[in-house]
Amino acid sequence: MEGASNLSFVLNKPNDVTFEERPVPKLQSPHDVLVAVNYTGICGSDVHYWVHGAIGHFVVKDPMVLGHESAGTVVEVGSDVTTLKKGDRIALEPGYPCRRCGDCLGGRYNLCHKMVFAATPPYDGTLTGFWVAPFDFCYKLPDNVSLQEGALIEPLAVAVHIVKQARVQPGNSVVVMGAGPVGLLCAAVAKSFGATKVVSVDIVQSKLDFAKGFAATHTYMSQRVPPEENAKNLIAQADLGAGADVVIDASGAEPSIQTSLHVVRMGGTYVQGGMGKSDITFPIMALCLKEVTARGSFRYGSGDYKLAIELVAAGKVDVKKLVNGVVSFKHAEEAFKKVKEGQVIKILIAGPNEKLEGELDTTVDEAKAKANEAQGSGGCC
Ligand SMILES: NC(=O)c1ccc[n+]([C@@H]2O[C@H](COP(=O)([O-])OP(=O)(O)OC[C@H]3O[C@@H](n4cnc5c(N)ncnc54)[C@H](O)[C@@H]3O)[C@@H](O)[C@H]2O)c1
Ligand SMILES: OC[C@H](O)C(O)[C@@H](O)CO
Repeated sequence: MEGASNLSFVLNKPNDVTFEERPVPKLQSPHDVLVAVNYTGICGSDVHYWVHGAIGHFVVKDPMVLGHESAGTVVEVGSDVTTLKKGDRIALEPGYPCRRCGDCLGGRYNLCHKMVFAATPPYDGTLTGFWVAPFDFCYKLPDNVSLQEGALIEPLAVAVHIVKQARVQPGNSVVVMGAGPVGLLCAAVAKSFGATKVVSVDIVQSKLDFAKGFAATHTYMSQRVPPEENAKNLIAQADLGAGADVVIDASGAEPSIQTSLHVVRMGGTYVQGGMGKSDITFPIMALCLKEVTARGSFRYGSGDYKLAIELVAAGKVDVKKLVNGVVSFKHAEEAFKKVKEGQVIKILIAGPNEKLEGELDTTVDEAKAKANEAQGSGGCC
């Protein structure tokens, strides 16, 4: 890797980021591959660490490289790697479980208590030049899936896991609270699972306009009224009869969670995908009297990345529509600011060795202008 940059985007403490040239990492095992990172998306959790320095009990105590939504190109393979070769384009799954505990062996490796997850302190993330990963957490992209789409596989895998937790069946009605990237992708995955009615709910009209052109069959602007009244209005507006078969929260907002339990039908399913306040007032009586099945959903597990890639390759989920622009590595902080201000759905940051050309070499302000343009034609939020 002589001459290649391993420039990394480092969070030192809240609101203090720097670029740092770090040594190119070395393979740790014969099963590892070295990946040149091509594109990385910004997740709400990256922005949260940048602004607050912590999410729950994960606290940034030492400088940490941000980023975990990445795709890259294999540049070196360990001696026991048989399924990947130099030059392969891959989506990077960014969390590595121990593979030995009860949860790993039971098929729920996302719950492994020894998980090493990129950009979750104390572990560095993927906004860097090169990344070492076990080969079985690198997913080769089909020829018809681009590296930029590859960077969207991570949030899509989050949505796949949420929709699997919801056990969405053909013909179901599904309400998705929140039309940020995760909610939009949940709506698209639910539709691909056969849901015939998919209602996107948000408090921002432009997000609902985008949702309607993306996957939602119906949208609803959540109201500042008591949750039961909000639910009644939602059910009426989306013609949900006795309520929705499935309600997914992808907002983390307390009023949305409260409304959800009044929107779900008797015997229906509720999934908590959003992460907001740790403790809220929860309509426990509705849960009990309706015999609602409630499940949590955390990251992704067995088969989720594979299915996410298949959905993109098959044209079932058009993740490209979520991308407002691509910026070069030097614009990373600017890109974070725009995500924080809610001006974009997804912005991709090119790796430090990536040569952007022509229209792809978009600065954040250009990306924003494109987003506004698209908004006029219903193409963006
Ligand atoms: N479970 C997981 O493993 C996992 C993984 C990634 C992200 N998340 C969480 O999923 C949620 C969505 O992620 P995102 O990246 O799309 O975030 P986001 O902030 O872009 O989207 C949240 C959306 O919810 C909307 N919203 C706020 N209050 C609302 C209300 N009362 N009713 C309806 N909508 C409301 C916002 O306007 C926004 O569009 C976040 O809470 C995030 O932390 C969970
Ligand atoms: O997509 C993965 C999520 O962003 C992470 O789990 C984060 O929210 C907590 O570390």
